[in-house]
Amino acid sequence: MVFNKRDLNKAFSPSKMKKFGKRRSAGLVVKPSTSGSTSAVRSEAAQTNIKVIVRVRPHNEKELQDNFKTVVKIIDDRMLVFDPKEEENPFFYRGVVQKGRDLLKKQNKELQFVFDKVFDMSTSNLDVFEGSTKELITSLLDGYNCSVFAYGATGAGKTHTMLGKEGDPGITYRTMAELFAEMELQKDAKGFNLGVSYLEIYNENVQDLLHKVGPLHLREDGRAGVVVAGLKIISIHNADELLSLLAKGNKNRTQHATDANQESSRSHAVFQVYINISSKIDGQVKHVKLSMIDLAGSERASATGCKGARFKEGANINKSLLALGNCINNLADGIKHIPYRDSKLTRLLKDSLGGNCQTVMIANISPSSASFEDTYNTLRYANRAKKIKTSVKKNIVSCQMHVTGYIKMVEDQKREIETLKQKLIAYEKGTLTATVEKSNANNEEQARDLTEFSNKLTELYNKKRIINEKILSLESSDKILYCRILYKKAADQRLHNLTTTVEMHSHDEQNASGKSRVNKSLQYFKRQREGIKVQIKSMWDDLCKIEEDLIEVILKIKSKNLFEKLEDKINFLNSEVEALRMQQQFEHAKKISSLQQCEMESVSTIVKMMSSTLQTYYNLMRGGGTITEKLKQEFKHLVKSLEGIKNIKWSDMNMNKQEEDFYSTTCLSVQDLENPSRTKMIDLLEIDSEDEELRVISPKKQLQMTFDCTPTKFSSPIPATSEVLNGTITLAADPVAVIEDVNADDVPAEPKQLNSTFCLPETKSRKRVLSDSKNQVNSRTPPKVAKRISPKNKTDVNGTIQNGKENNKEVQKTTMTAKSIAILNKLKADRMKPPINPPTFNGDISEVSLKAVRNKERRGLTSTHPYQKPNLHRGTAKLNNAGPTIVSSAMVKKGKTS
Ligand SMILES: Nc1ncnc2c1ncn2[C@@H]1O[C@H](COP(=O)(O)OP(=O)(O)OP(=O)(O)O)[C@@H](O)[C@H]1O
Repeated sequence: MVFNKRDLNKAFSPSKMKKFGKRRSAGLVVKPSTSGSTSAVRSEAAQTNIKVIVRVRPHNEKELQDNFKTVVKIIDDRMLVFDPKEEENPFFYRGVVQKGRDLLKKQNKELQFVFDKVFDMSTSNLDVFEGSTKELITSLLDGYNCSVFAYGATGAGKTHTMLGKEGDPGITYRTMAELFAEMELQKDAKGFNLGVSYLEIYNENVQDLLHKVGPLHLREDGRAGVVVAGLKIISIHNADELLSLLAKGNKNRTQHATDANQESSRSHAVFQVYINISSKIDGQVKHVKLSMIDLAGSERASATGCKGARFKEGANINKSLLALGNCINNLADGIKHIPYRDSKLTRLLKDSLGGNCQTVMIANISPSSASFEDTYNTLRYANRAKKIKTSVKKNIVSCQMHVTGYIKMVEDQKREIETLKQKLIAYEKGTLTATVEKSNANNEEQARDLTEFSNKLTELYNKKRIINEKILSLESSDKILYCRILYKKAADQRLHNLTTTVEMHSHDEQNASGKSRVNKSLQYFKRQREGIKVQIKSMWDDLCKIEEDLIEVILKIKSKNLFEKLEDKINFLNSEVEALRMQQQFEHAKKISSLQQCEMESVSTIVKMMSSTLQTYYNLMRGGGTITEKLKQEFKHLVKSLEGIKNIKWSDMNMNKQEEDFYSTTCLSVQDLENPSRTKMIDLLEIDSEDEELRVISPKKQLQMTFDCTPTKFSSPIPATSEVLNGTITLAADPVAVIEDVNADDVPAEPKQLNSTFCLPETKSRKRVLSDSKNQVNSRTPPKVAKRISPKNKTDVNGTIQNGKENNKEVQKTTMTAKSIAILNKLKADRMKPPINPPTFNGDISEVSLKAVRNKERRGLTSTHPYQKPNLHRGTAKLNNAGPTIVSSAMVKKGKTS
């Protein structure tokens, strides 16, 4: 059956298009298309129109020679006008321009066509590739089948477009080159397996162009669709291999020269690419197919000039093209029945046209008026084809299709998951173990550090405590020796005073021997003191070294952020050292007190004996009549003094310089032990062998230093405030007055100097204790009730009564008795006893304790006043009160006697 042009025109007649126009869009969701066509979407598969591209080839030589007109006018890249109107030359008749057209001339069709793309004559194959098939690569690798076929009359440029020529490859090669490039980019995520086949349909026979084996048969496969049985699929790996394959296939392709084309393709060539895509991420497998078809040209028998076999070829070509036209018409019109089986070409292109495929149709046309009819038909054909919709979906292989593959994939994934799990567990274990180990190591290291630092602290503080104890013990011995020197010198002074005015040879000798003994004792004491101070210096160096080590350890502790954990321990150890110092201080005070007691008793006995002797001498002189009036007056004055002149010293009175010196040189330097420094110790231990007893080391300051036991770094059980210092003890006697009376040789001692000076505790109702010589001689407690002296009417040293207002300017200070001090020290000692918990250093508690002691004294519950003791003698009152007392320098002011 031979199809002629009329048949083709009938197949693409516009009337048919109208007839089925309404059925097209039935059941579809239609939306506007940018190409002037429409697209519809279904849930399971997207519908898309065939993409129609028109390429106009340039005029060939023949067309140029014959000066054929151009019947195609390109408006833009999407629109062209077929057979456009020409500029009409004015038609003149007898010199007059005639209206209307030239009736002798055929009227122009001026048909406007809009396509997805229009390429003009100057377009290269590369441009066509980029505007047509390049975008198919993405869809293809996404799993969509794709088809490209070139349609057109013979010699219109189909083969040129699809295969190209040497140096200017067609879109087949370019598409494949792009495909390989894209596969290379995606090879990390996907695996590709690619094969190609190349066949031709010649005279309704399917031939394998790559493997000449004879005609092949088409088979319908429910799963794969139409397949060519026996078609050889060749695997290629790059576009260059493709070129050689195409060259080989084209050699085998049936080509004959016709009047229209010297190398006219007499068959439909179908180049197909099969790609298996397997995702390396989810294991998904896709089978896709790209078909690139170079159709044989529709031809007019007259134009080709073919006869015989060529004519038969033409007839078959037209038959298949007619079948293709019919399929396209039906597809475009939405008719359900598509006559694919009318030709092998349509059977083979079934997928590409109406199936699951993205299709591009390239309509090649000649611009020449010589191919007017062919171009017109091709344009109408293309215009119809652009209305065809295809339903595209991804060609993902189902489980049923490749169960074994999936099983293998599942097995592989299981193994991989298991491996990963093992790795994860190992990693987590390793990490956790590492973390735990690290944490344990840190804890262990910290615990080790803590233990090490704790032990070191204990060791250093033990050493510090021992050295403190030794130093304080040595210092105590030194102070006692110093006191004994003072008393020896006082005895020497007394002896000197007694013998200077008495002429008695035997006494001189005795005096001389007494002086000698005193000097020997003094020398002995001094040597002992020097030995002690050498020992103290040595100890002091050790203490400084320990203190430096302690500072270093504490800095290390702080650098390792362990100070908070060891702070309690450090406080406790410090409090232990502090307690030891206070204990030592207390012991020392007791020793000093005992020494003073002995001295007072000795002086008391001397005074008693002197009184008796004086009375005897007075009576003898009086009886013998040798007594002078002056002596009488002196004796009377002395008696009067003993009877009536009282020395009272208030506790808030200032201490004189000698008193201060005594206190400062008989008390322990505990403060120096807190912050030992070599220079300080050298200063303090500097011995003036000649007049060391006169050495004054800033008395008030020294007192503060001596009795301010407040550690610099830690709180003290008794805060070193003025209140606490007020509660400390004062030596109420003035022994230095005896020693330091440098003018005693020349000036007789004033009676008031001989009288006792008492130190009384401060109370609201101050008690004035009288120094009654009679009572003192009888060793009795003064029978008289002390006369109240208002603070407002206190007397000064001259016996004048001071105005209370003036006294108000002086800060009232509290002086405690020795008993109070003992209680206080006991309280402190008791507080320091519990070693389990570090002592709570609360100044308020100490203050409460002090107040309690004071109140007790005020209520008379304590009878600790030194002058209430029965064995105290009035005449020795000065030394009687030289017991261990702690005094605040701030509160001790210049002594005021009355
Ligand atoms: N765009 C173009 N640019 C330059 N030359 C072209 C172009 N298109 C076609 N030609 C030339 O026109 C001639 C015919 O082209 P081609 O063989 O591709 O036509 P065809 O459509 O394949 O014909 P047939 O159907 O008979 O095989 C060839 O010599 C080709 O080089």
